[in-house]
Amino acid sequence: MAAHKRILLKLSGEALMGDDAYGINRATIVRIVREIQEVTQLGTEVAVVIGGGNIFRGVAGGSVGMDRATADYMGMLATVMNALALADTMRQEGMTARVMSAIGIEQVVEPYVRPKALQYLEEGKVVVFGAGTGNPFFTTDTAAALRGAEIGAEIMLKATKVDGVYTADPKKDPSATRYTRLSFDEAITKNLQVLDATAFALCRDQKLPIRVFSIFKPGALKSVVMGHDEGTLVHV
Ligand SMILES: Nc1ncnc2c1ncn2[C@@H]1O[C@H](COP(=O)(O)OP(=O)(O)OP(=O)(O)O)[C@@H](O)[C@H]1O
Ligand SMILES: O=c1ccn([C@@H]2O[C@H](COP(=O)(O)O)[C@@H](O)[C@H]2O)c(=O)[nH]1
Repeated sequence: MAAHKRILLKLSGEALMGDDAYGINRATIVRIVREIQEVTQLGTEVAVVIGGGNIFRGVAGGSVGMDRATADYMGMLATVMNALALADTMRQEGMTARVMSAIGIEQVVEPYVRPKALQYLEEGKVVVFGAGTGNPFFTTDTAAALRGAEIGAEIMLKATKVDGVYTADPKKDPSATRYTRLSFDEAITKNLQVLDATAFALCRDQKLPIRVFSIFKPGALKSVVMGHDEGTLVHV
């Protein structure tokens, strides 16, 4: 029995690489899609915001002298590529998905229109939001907070490369310890960078809880949707 009627799933772009150095690993994306399918079979409505770190990050372009806004638009286009790959894999697995883009590229995907997204969700279709917020200088974590609030998701699930929120980045500090739960204020004050501060602040203001968990742990997504105490809960 699912604990949540509607969720916003933020999927790490980098997680799609699997063991590859770049891009989309076929076996990995199929595994992730099957996990999402299991959740839809519980009756939960699923919207996805996909990152782009497996292809391009604006900050990388900025660091080699590119105009940052231009680099960010490239990053947003990278997320559209991931969204298309995800929706196509869903189609191959027998699911119905719709991609909506925050930037206008109508020959490729339909634009984000909130009532249409709500209609798709009510029809049981998975909605994949591409192009982040549509604005440079933001991230797909903030897009996930924004879309999650807009569609009335009960929770934002951040499926990422680590299994929760730690006292410091566990990839840099092996002595860091994992929180089971913590408040938004604590996450912001301690500058915990598992999500950016804008995303934390928006979720706090909209009272949208976030659960951070590992996308690499098989069955973790279903466990979270069933209300089990997986990863870290960030709450008001
Ligand atoms: N306090 C912390 N607790 C947990 N992870 C942290 C913390 N501080 C930094 N991190 C890092 O944040 C990363 C997750 O965020 P990141 O924005 O890099 O990825 P993502 O949004 O999941 O993916 P992508 O940007 O590829 O779509 C983790 O891999 C982890 O190394
Ligand atoms: O609202 C947004 C969302 C994303 N970007 C750019 O895209 C890349 C990839 O997104 P990640 O969140 O890092 O996975 C990001 O680095 C930005 O360059 C954006 O500009 N606006």
